[in-house]
Amino acid sequence: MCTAATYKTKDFYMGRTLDYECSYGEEVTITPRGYTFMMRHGKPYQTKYALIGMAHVAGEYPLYYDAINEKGLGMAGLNFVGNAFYTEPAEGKDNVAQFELIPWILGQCTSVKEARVLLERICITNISFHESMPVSSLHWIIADQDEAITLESVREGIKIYDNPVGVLTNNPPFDRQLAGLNRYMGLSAKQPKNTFGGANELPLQAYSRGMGALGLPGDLSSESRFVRVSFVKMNSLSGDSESESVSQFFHILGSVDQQRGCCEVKEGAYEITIYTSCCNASKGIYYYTTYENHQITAVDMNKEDLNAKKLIRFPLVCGEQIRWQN
Ligand SMILES: C[C@H](CCC(=O)NCCS(=O)(=O)O)[C@H]1CC[C@H]2[C@@H]3CC[C@@H]4C[C@H](O)CC[C@]4(C)[C@H]3C[C@H](O)[C@]12C
Repeated sequence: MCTAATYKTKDFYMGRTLDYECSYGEEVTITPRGYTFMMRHGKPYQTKYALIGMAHVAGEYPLYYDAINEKGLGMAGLNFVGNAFYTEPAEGKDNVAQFELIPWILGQCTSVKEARVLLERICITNISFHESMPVSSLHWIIADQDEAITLESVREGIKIYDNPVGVLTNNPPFDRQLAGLNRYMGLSAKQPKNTFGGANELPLQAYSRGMGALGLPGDLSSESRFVRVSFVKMNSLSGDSESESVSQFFHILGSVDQQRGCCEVKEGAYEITIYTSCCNASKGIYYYTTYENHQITAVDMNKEDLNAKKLIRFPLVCGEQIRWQN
C-alpha cells in the first residue's frame, strides 16, 4: 500500500509513503531540462522542465515513482491492482507507456490546469519497460498549490477526478474512496458532546482526551488509511516556516506508517513503509526518511545544474543516524 498527500502552508508540499515488502533500488533522481526520452510509441520527447523525484534508474532511464518539477507541479504513482487497465496504442492519441507518464506530464506542464489539457489526448499503454519487469498497475495523483486530481486508467477508459482532499491511497477506485469519507463526517478534533439526551439524559462522560475521533479506522487497509490520513490532514495545524511545515507533513504521513510485522503479504514477508517523502514543490526540495533512517535527508534541485546532460542521482542514505548527547 501507499499513501500520498498534499499540504499547503506558505509553500506547497506533496509527498507519499511507499509501502512494500521489498525495495526496487530507488534513488533521488533529477532529470535535467532538455533530457531526451525515447518514447515507445512516438517521436523522442525532450523535457522542458527539470524534475526531481524517487526513481529506479535503469541504464540512463529514470523510472519515477513520484516527482515534482521546477514549476511546482507534482505527481505520484500508487498501486491500483485489479483496477488499472492499460490498452494498446490508439490512433490520434498521445500514446504513453505507463512508465513514461510521470516525465511526460512533469516535463512539459506547469500546472494541473495544463496537465488536464494534455490528459484529454492521453492513452496509457500496457507495454512493459523490459521483459524482466512487470507492468505496474498504478493510478496517480497530480497536484499543484491550487488543486489536485486523480488519474485512473480503467476498463471503461481514462478517468480524471477532482481530488478535493488531496489524498490518494490504493483500492478501491477513487470515487468510492471519496464517498467513504461520508461515513466519518462526524469525527472531530473536539471533545464529543453527549447526545444520549432527551428527558432522561444518560450521565455519559468524556473520560479521555481524543474521544471526538473515536471510530477513526486504525487498520492498514487502503480505505482506512484514506480516511485516517484525510482526517489528520484536514485537522492539521502548523506554523508556516520550512521546518515546521516539513515536520508537520511527516507527522501527517506518520499516521499511516507501516511497521514490520503488522501486514503479512505472504508467508514470512511483511509490507513496511520503505520510504516517506515530502517535497517542497515551490522550492524544488525533496525530503525523505527511510524505514531504517528516521533522520530527514534532503536534496535541493536548485543546487544542481538543471541544464546538465545527464541524470543527477543520489543514493538513499540508509541506517539510523543517531545523535548521541553524551
Ligand atoms: C511497488 C510500488 C507500489 C507500492 C504499493 O502500493 N504497494 C502495495 C501493494 S497493494 O496496494 O496492496 O496491491 C510501485 C509504485 C511505483 C512503481 C514503479 C514505477 C516505475 C516502474 C514501472 C515499471 O512498469 C515497473 C518497475 C517500476 C520501477 C515500478 C515498480 C513498482 O511497481 C513501484 C515501485
